[in-house]
Amino acid sequence: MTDEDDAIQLTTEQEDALVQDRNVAITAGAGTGKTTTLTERYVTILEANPSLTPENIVTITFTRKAAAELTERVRTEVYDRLAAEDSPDGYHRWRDVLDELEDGYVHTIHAFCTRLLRERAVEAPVPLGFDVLDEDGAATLQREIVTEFVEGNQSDEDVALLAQLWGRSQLVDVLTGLLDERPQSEAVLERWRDVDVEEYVDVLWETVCDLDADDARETLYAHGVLETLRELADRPRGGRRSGRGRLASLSNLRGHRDDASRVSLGE
Ligand SMILES: Nc1ncnc2c1ncn2[C@@H]1O[C@H](COP(=O)(O)OP(=O)(O)OP(=O)(O)O)[C@@H](O)[C@H]1O
Repeated sequence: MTDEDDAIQLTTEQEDALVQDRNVAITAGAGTGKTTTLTERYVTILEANPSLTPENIVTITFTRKAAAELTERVRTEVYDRLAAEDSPDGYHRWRDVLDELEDGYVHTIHAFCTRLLRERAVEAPVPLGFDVLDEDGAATLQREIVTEFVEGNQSDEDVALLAQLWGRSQLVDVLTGLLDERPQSEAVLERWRDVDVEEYVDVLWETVCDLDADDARETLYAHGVLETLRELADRPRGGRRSGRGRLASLSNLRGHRDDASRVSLGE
């Protein structure tokens, strides 16, 4: 079998993705040829632009494994071109590409940013000996920061209220979780910031509350839970109500919650 027999015949869609004059997004299932297409696109760019080298092409992947795989596939393609090349100029061109491939910018986003900051160490606004946090290190640091915040703000009314409600350690867990999922947390905050209690409760009925809706509604209206919620929500913006008062309201709510669960159990 010859190399030519081995060569992959790209599909029409893959060929379309090699177009050079615009950006292309390829969306396809696992194992359907995305890396193959990206490899071809990479080599086609080099082929069409003799002045470019691998250091002029930035390729970002999600994982280090994907970056290594792509570099290897490009290397194989370049070897094939080198082997098929008759002209000395062409041979030197692909030889140079091969030599520079190791210095190419095929990286994960973390590795790319790290390299950029190191290569621009003088201009970069980071200490020279900086390091990149791995996931575990980042999680530990986030928790430390949240713990420090909670401890440093124990006298804040909101912090005191939540710590009393959940316990300090669970509050740290919750805040760390929110910080970790920041875009979603901010979206939730945005969604609920100015919503009144009735709307919030309605959504709970529909999406969260597992209780029998009629029983729960009866509990809500009969036992003054709504009033308590309203009271909590209506705290004045400037002169805030004392933490103790709000805690008292929440304790009321807890009592009502117990009533509600009794209702749902038919007691
Ligand atoms: N047009 C084609 N004809 C024949 N085989 C192909 C073609 N395109 C890709 N392949 C082969 O299909 C297999 C999967 O291709 P590739 O690794 O590029 O897929 P992928 O979409 O990147 O996969 P993954 O989602 O796992 O990253 C490889 O063995 C590749 O050689």
